Amino acid sequence: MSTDLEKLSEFVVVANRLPVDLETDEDGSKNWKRSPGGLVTALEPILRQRDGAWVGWPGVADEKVDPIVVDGLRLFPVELTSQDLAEYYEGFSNDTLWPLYHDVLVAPTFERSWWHTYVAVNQRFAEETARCAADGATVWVQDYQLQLVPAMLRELRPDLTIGFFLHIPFPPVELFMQLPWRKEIVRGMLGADLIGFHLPGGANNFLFLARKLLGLKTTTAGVGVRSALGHVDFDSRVVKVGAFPISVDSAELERQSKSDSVLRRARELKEELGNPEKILLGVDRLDYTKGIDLRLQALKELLDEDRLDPEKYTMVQLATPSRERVQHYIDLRSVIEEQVGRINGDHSQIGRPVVHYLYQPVDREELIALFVAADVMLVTPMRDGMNLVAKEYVACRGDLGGALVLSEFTGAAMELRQSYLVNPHDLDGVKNTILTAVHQDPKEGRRRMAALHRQVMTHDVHQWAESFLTALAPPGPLPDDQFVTERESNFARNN
Ligand SMILES: Nc1ncnc2c1ncn2[C@@H]1O[C@H](COP(=O)(O)OP(=O)(O)O)[C@@H](O)[C@H]1O
Ligand SMILES: O=P(O)(O)OC[C@H]1O[C@H](O[C@H]2O[C@H](CO)[C@@H](O)[C@H](O)[C@H]2O)[C@H](O)[C@@H](O)[C@@H]1O
Repeated sequence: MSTDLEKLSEFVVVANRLPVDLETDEDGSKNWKRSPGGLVTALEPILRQRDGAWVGWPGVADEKVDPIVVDGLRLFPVELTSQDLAEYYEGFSNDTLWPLYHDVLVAPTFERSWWHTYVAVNQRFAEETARCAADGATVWVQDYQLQLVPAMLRELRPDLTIGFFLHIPFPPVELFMQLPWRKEIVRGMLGADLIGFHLPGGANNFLFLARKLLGLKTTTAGVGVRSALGHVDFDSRVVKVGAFPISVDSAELERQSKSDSVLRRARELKEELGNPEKILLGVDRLDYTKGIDLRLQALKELLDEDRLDPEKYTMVQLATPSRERVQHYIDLRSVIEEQVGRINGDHSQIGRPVVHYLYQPVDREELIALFVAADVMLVTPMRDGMNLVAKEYVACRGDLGGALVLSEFTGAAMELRQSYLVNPHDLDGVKNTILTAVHQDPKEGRRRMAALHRQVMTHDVHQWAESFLTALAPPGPLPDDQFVTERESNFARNN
């Protein structure tokens, strides 16, 4: 181990995935490649800034990887066996918690053996973190895959300051109560000193649950955005609860979007697409929460009804492969590919498909060029914790061009109020809004984009991390009378 890796870390990020995945190329050589998803996009610049360590899974099963420095980042890999992958990651994380927390868009599976593996893997993450954190270090645990880690880590290392952030929605109590292991999960999260959510709604759901499910005393005043924290009295400690909407590295994205190479590539892309009057763009992990099928259905109907001219408009849909062995994802891929095939079969001409569909990640510069080239960005999830794609698009549109169609059911919709907001359950509404965005008056478009751009430039990922970590810093004690039990809270409401 290099001396850099022997040094204990003052700041540790713990997430299911490392920011890079270990991949084996065709010639057998091993390479680290950027891993998918918004969590990694957001946290990588934060870790660089703070010279911290990252504990996570290297993206392949049954591979023991020693601690390593990759591209300047100190990484501490946690091994997952094939069985862990099937039961902890694909099973409990992505076939139980993911659908349960995303409004039960598909039915969650409650499988006892998956739960046991989830517990065991969380323990392994806690142990690896306990090994690499310096005395009194700050540890920031991420997301639904690791909800038990805060309590496990506190048990191993009471000297640490522990933050926990949930990147997906925290569901209303009626849904959460379905979970057979609901008390264990809430107690696991309460091992943290600060529990963060994207939105006040998630934080308030959690406080309500702490009172109702565990009978704990909590504050009852509504949690604000980056302000007015809630508090839970737990195990002789005060656990803080807050809302911190995540964002992107806005200045860096804007800088790249204005570079000569990106501007040149954006022009080339337009030409390669046959110089359509307007380009519509979708960029997502292939996930049933993202509403990719919904937007394709909207496009199909608009074309079938002659409300969109296929000679003038082209859509590009990028879909990053995700959770490819989970059945709902396998099914969704077939649905989407059939939709693309049908639209192109019915409406394209030779050499000019209406929908250009790529089932693969593209590199960062190509993605930014696509954002710059796209006239209408379609972000239509049925439910999404935040959705960084929407914010990336806006950050790249310092030219004030383009239009953002955004689902009300994303976390981003709370801040990006000047976008063309849609209810993804209302297909006619989505179709009409797409047409409005396609035909927007350029002056109105610039007005909207200026407001959106200002919002994203002034609320970036650095501010997100800063506000969370400032709130995590040790507090003074709270006066006792601010805490109430669920019984006292009901009594106060009814009198
Ligand atoms: N096909 C793709 N190629 C490259 N990057 C992608 C692709 N699809 C998504 N991304 C990136 O992955 C991240 C997705 O984050 P987000 O929208 O928050 O959703 P999630 O984390 O649920 O996937 C963004 O940074 C986005 O740019
Ligand atoms: O690791 P995967 O299973 O491949 O999934 C990728 C990530 O998806 C989820 O992202 C969430 O975090 C984003 C940033 O906060 C947020 O914008 C988005 O709405 C969420 O869906 C997941 O929560 C991450 O843990 C995964 O790494």
